[in-house]
Amino acid sequence: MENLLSVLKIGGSTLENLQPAFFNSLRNKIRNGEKIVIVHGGGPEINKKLQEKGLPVQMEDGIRITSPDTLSCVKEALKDIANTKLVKRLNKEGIQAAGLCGSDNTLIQCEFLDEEKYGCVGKVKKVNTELLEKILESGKVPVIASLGVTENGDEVNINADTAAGETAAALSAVSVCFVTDISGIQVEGQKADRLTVTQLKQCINDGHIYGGMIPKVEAAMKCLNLNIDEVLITDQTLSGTCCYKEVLAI
Ligand SMILES: Nc1ncnc2c1ncn2[C@@H]1O[C@H](COP(=O)(O)OP(=O)(O)O)[C@@H](O)[C@H]1O
Ligand SMILES: CC(=O)N[C@@H](CCC(=O)OP(=O)(O)O)C(=O)O
Repeated sequence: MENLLSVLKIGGSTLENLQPAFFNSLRNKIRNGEKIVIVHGGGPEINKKLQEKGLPVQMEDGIRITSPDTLSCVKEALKDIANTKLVKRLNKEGIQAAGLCGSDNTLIQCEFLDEEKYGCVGKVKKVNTELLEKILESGKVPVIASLGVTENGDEVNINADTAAGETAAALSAVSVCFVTDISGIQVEGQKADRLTVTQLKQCINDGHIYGGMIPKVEAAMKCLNLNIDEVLITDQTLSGTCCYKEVLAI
């Protein structure tokens, strides 16, 4: 049977503002036999928690520098708040969802990305696809908070775009879609409908793509290199920028 499995990443920028039409699209996809795994972020919620506790917000190319105190805020914001709210909303919208945290049940196994530079931030080594497949088989949508765990049992923070890309790669998804607060990738003030990997690299190099868009595009390029056909960076209309691998003329 054809593997109609998609990974959908929902950014923290968008979680608080999810529209009925978006859930309608999701319901239609599921009705048409598509299996969906959701990975979500929660950057603004984390920043709010840090502010409440008087801790600094430190980002480097879209990756949070994560001290142990910061990690406690990340856990509260992603696991206890964002994941719980999203699962409730999906269920209310008639989509059966199962809330998961990447650091539980060794769902997302990591090593430290660069402990000296980023602190408690994970680089994904393996995703426990068996657990996700069991949940999918039961007809539910797994909804994953982007944390991970190291071999020694240390919890780590993972950028949610990276976690989504790695999850899509591990599940051999046919498509991955990054849902964010902007209509697509902007180049010189205009939304690009389609961009090749070469153009994406160029846009990062010349500064057209910066901040939180960098991990999305890097995850997108990794997925394309692993032959995931469809990578979309979009707002809730799901009609944003399609990223693709140029086909070499023979
Ligand atoms: N070229 C670009 N096109 C569109 N957005 C960009 C670009 N470069 C940087 N960005 C920024 O990336 C943001 C989306 O990333 P982020 O705030 O991390 O969202 P999310 O929480 O959805 O992951 C946009 O709102 C925009 O400010
Ligand atoms: C290591 C790292 O950067 N982790 C991210 C996890 C949340 C996230 O990615 O949220 P968005 O999708 O809203 O950006 C962070 O701490 O912000």
